[in-house]
Amino acid sequence: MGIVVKNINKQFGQFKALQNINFTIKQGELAALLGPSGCGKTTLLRIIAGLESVSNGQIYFDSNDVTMLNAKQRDIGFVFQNYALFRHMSVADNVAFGLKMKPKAQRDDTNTIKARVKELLELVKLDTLADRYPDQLSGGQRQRIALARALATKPKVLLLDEPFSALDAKVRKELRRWLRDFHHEINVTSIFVTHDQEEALEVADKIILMNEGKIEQIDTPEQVYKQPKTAFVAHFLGDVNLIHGNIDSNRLYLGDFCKNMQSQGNWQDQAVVAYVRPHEISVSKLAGDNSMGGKIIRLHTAGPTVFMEVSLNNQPKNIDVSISYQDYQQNDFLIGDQIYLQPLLINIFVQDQLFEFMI
Ligand SMILES: Nc1ncnc2c1ncn2[C@@H]1O[C@H](COP(=O)(O)OP(=O)(O)OP(=O)(O)O)[C@@H](O)[C@H]1O
Repeated sequence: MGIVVKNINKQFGQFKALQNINFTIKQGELAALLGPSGCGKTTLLRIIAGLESVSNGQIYFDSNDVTMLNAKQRDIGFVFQNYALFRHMSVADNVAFGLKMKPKAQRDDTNTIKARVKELLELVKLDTLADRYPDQLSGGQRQRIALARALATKPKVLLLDEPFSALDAKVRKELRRWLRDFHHEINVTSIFVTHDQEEALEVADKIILMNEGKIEQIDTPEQVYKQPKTAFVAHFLGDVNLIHGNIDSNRLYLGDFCKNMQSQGNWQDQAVVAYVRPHEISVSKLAGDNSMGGKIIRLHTAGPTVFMEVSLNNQPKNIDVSISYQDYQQNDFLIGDQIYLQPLLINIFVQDQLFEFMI
């Protein structure tokens, strides 16, 4: 089932929570609605679910306009952050709940329901826990059962609202990998809401990045990360340094670093801010022809990566640089060392248009 969201607007009184939202999700795709708190993700998910009305616009499931249908009529499975399982029911009874609540005429017989529950518990790899109660499960197990329960009635669309946010970091990581594989197996068109960029980048086929009720960018995880369309996206997706510089006669200057930009068109002389990710900077103790001088202010290792805080000459703020542990050992970097940096990939936004430079 494909989903089309067409010109959706939502107002709460005078407040515009969603403005002109348009996108398409293909059958079997796993899309992430990503954005900071309050940007409208949950409101949009609830509108797609039929739990919230629109001010104007339409929602289509395939070619059917479902805008006026309620949640029940839309045939959707939900998993919420706190979608508490029924505590007094066993795992198997929780999963069977939706099947048993169907009107009598549509309800399967007891044996068919039992078989479906078994199949679902095998699917989420928790078939050995069928007789346990929710209080006897870990948080991660509970969310997998919630997913099995959501899928019991074979919904055409699966909606997940911050499904892992109540779990600790390690379990979250495991579960999101699991969800990715699991989704490939079940192939149900799914949308999940998250404010965690790492989660969206790792799990989704498509990212819909929102800010203040509007869409900033819709692309694959790789594209939104490597080719952010706006300064907001560059900021929001992972750590990024802002390096102040200027353009002068078609040359970009970032301190001592200089890059001819004639091939990118004619530039007006102007002050610019370059966006450079910490791992897209090479570091040396030797001055290059075209490198920015600086000093190591702080150093710390985290497994295979070493993080440096560097005070760059003539820059108002320190920048972050990350290098491999091997690089760090070979160069024997120490706090206080004079170093020379060269950016490897620079993004500049001029009136919110991206210009990308690989060095
Ligand atoms: N029923 C309501 N009445 C008035 N304003 C609302 C209502 N529901 C949501 N809002 C406002 O709409 C905006 C979007 O809320 P929403 O819950 O969709 O954001 P979100 O991106 O999901 O945020 P979070 O990540 O914090 O859950 C917020 O400013 C919120 O205060």
